[in-house]
Amino acid sequence: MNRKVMTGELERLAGQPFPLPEELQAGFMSTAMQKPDRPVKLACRQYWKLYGAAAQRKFRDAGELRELVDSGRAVGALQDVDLEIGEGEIFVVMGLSGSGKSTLLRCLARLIEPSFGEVLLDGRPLIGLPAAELMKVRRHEIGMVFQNFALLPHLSVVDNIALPLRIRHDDPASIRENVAEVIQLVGLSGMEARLPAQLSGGQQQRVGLARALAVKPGLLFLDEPFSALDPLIRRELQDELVRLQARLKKTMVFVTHDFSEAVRLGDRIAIMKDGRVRQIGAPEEIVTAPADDYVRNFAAGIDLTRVVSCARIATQPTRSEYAVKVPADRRIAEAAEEVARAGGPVGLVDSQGRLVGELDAAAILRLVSGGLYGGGEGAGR
Ligand SMILES: Nc1ncnc2c1ncn2[C@@H]1O[C@H](COP(=O)(O)OP(=O)(O)OP(=O)(O)O)[C@@H](O)[C@H]1O
Repeated sequence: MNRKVMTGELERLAGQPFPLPEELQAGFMSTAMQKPDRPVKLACRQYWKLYGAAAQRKFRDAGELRELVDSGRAVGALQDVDLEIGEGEIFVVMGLSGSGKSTLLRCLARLIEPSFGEVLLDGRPLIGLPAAELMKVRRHEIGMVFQNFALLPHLSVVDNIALPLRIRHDDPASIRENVAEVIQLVGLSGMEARLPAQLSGGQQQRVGLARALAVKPGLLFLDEPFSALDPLIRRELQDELVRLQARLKKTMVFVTHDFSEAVRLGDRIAIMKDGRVRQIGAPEEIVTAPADDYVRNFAAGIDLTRVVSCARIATQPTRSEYAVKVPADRRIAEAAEEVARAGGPVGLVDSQGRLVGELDAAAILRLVSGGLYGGGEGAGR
């Protein structure tokens, strides 16, 4: 969708023309495949993974793979995926079971061979890299966190975390220092000598996270890391990850089938179905401008006020001065009380303090009651 269409949608929502300033519009730029707003850390192009006997060969072009999938002779676990993941972003891959999330993560991490296509880490192609080189990349530049924690049961917390560092022959002093640092970072101090069986699920996953971070990777792959945990602990670890990320600014590829988790964590989210990426966008973009009904269905069940910004449901200013002003990019949930207390419309201001719109309690109520897709048929689908 281009900017013109997007502005059209705002008009429909607000009931009147509302030309947002450039920098605010940029946040809403809706393309089905939004690009990162920063340098690219990891990218894949024309990425395919087929399963089945007929797929066990080299392919010359993508047409051959398409033909195998279309004729039902192979399962298209990944089909023609193009992605660019930005430096320091949490990039969430989300979709229902069987949509290809794990296959994508495993192909990107080079744990399994894709059938076709290329993957670039810091601009360097990883396909065709000699095995020893690839091993080096995996040991020094990539960290992995798995759903089942993948801890060795007979090793203590310290030894589990130190394992990848020992495998790559780091010197003992730096291992000690490194392990102590990550143990403190993930809040496991005092538990150094425990075995995995003496830890709760949440604590075990903290060990998994610490082990991945100890490698000091530029890139972290997390495959449903919190899915085995109960909801409260899961929430706690989500918050922990956000806290860690604010400090560490790693590039993370995070797989989940839980849309609310995707929205909470993702700088951008890729929504997958049948091995294909249906949409890539920031959480606000995904919920306010879903590319299709499959994506829209995910957005239907979440609390929009925590995702949608004030600017998104604003109308044009009707006066030049407002007693109460609110940053236009603030989430509705964070601004709602102030708007309610104002007793009338509040002014929305951009980062320069310029007036860019108006918001009142009625607009918030409309969002909460009718969702973004209007009332009546199809609402909240
Ligand atoms: N080793 C395999 N052999 C054959 N087919 C496979 C294999 N691994 C995955 N598939 C198929 O590839 C498709 C994508 O699977 P994948 O595990 O990537 O999905 P997913 O989105 O991660 O699912 P889940 O959330 O259930 O883990 C599915 O149709 C699956 O059945």
